[in-house]
Parts: sequence; C-alpha cells; structure tokens
Amino acid sequence: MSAGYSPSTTAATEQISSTRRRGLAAERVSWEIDGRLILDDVGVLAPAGAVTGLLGPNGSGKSTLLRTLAGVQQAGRAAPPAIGRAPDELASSGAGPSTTFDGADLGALPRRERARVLALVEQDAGTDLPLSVLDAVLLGRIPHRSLLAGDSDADRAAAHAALTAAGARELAEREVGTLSGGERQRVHMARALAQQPRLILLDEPTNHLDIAAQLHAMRVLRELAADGVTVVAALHDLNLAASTCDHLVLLDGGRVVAAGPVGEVLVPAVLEPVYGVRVDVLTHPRTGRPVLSFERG
Ligand SMILES: Nc1ncnc2c1ncn2[C@@H]1O[C@H](COP(=O)(O)OP(=O)(O)OP(=O)(O)O)[C@@H](O)[C@H]1O
Repeated sequence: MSAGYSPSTTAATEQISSTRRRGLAAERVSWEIDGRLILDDVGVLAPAGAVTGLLGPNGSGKSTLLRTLAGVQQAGRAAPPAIGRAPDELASSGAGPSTTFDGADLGALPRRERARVLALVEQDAGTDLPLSVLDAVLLGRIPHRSLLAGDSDADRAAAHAALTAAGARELAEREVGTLSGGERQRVHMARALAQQPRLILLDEPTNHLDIAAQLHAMRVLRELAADGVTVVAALHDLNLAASTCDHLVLLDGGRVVAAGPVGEVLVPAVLEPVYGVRVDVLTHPRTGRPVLSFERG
C-alpha cells in the first residue's frame, strides 16, 4: 500500500502501454450540450493497480468526463460516450469514441454487469430518502446478488467492512439525510467499496473531508490500487494529487493538455498557463514527491 513513487518515465510508460490489457482506456470522448463542446476529443489511460488523478480548473470538464466514462451522462450527448469497437480496430479506422476496461467495451456491457465492474462516487450525491447508512451502503451490493434476493450475511459483512474501511463504521445506524457533508462523503465511499469494483471513478472524493480524513481517503485509494483496482479520482488539491497519484491527466477547456507521471505534469511550465497562478515545485524530504506552492500570477 506504499505510494512507491518513482519518477521514472520509462516505468510509467511501460505501465501505461500495458493499459490496453489491464485498466481503463478512453479515446476520442466528446460531449456537447446546447451547441457547446464540453469535452473535446478526450483520451484517458488509467492503468490497473494505479491511482490516476484527473486535474483541471473549475469547469474544465472533470465531472462531465467521469460521468461520461461511467455511462451515466445522457442529456445532450453529441455521441454515445462509451460505445465503440475494439481499440485496435478503432485505432486503425480513426473511428468514434471508445471506452474500454481491460480491453472490453464498457459501453456495450449490460447495465448490471457494468455495475459489477465500475463504481462512480459523485460529488455531493445527496439523498432525501429516509435511508439508513447501512442500507445506503448495501445498495452497493445489488449488482452482486440475484434480483429477487434480499441482503445475505455476506452482503452485510461486505457493507460493514466497507463502512470500516471508509472510516464510517460508527455511522451505520444513522439516517443518511442527517449526516454532515464529510460524513456523507465517507458513506458514498463506503457504498462504492461495498460494490467491490475493479474500476472506481471518484469526483472530488475529499472536498468535504478534514485533513486526517483526506489522508485516510487517499490511503484507501492507494490500498485499492495495491489490490489491482483501477482508480481514477478528480482532485482540486494538487498537493494531494502529488502525494498520492501515480499518473495525472490535466484538463483545460474540455481538452487534455497534459498527461503522464506526476513529476512530468506537476511542473510550472504545465500548470501556470492552465491555472493562471505562479507555481513553485519543491521536493518532499521524506517521500521525494513534489510539493507545490502557489502565488497569484
Ligand atoms: N448539463 C449541463 N448543461 C449545461 N452545461 C453543463 C452541463 N454539465 C456541465 N456543463 C458545463 O460543462 C462545463 C464542465 O463542467 P464540469 O462539471 O464537468 O467541470 P468540472 O471540471 O468538474 O468543474 P468543477 O471543478 O467546478 O467541479 C462547465 O462549464 C459546466 O457549466
């Protein structure tokens, strides 16, 4: 579960080139609404067993991309998000959008099967339903059991384990609607963990969390990656991304402007034009990872 940071471009390149076999590979993903192109020909490679950070300023398209990759973005779509042919065929034909996971077309999977593969943790996914936390987390088990069956002992055990892993064990009997933002965020994480996905997409998973809880959540993501899960997380906190991620994808105006290992993306020449701030990059004395400091540009 160690972050195991290595700035080696070669290692990262090798890992990314193996993505065609294991992990998420999205190509030519566009999404348009009201005549406005929100995602413009986006490509993302997220290897299995790694944490990929999705960065970008407000409105750059991070949430839209995650929702599109997950297949839940529907309104005003210019092109289906995840329906395509095999990547090799696409590459040679120059055809439309494609989102594959472990080489399989994610968009072609039946909804229930896709829910066994991927979990999406959305920002501020609130609920007014009078639902207990345990029941909310048990929703994550639905893709794994037969449609008519109730929760099994194994489902309840998985839900309790997920609550514990997400730091929300003591919330199990609470009603979701009464939780604070940070508590709710932990429960959303627990629901996704209970789903036991092989691909987890998270939209700002730490934005309501205190610093200890942020570090805990990022450690959970690292543990998932260590178990072989493909993790993609949209993050605003560049230092959190620096300390946790293996790879980064930087969006600006709906386009990918940089992608690669942390040490190649988190550099002033890349960040300053995108965020419009001055950036200094130091090296953490213990981890060797980048530590960023910002000033108004
Ligand atoms: N349903 C929609 N209708 C109209 N515009 C939309 C819709 N969904 C997204 N947008 C626009 O698309 C752009 C990208 O939004 P998105 O939420 O993906 O950005 P983001 O990078 O996640 O932003 P933030 O960091 O602020 O959360 C924004 O300008 C947003 O207003």
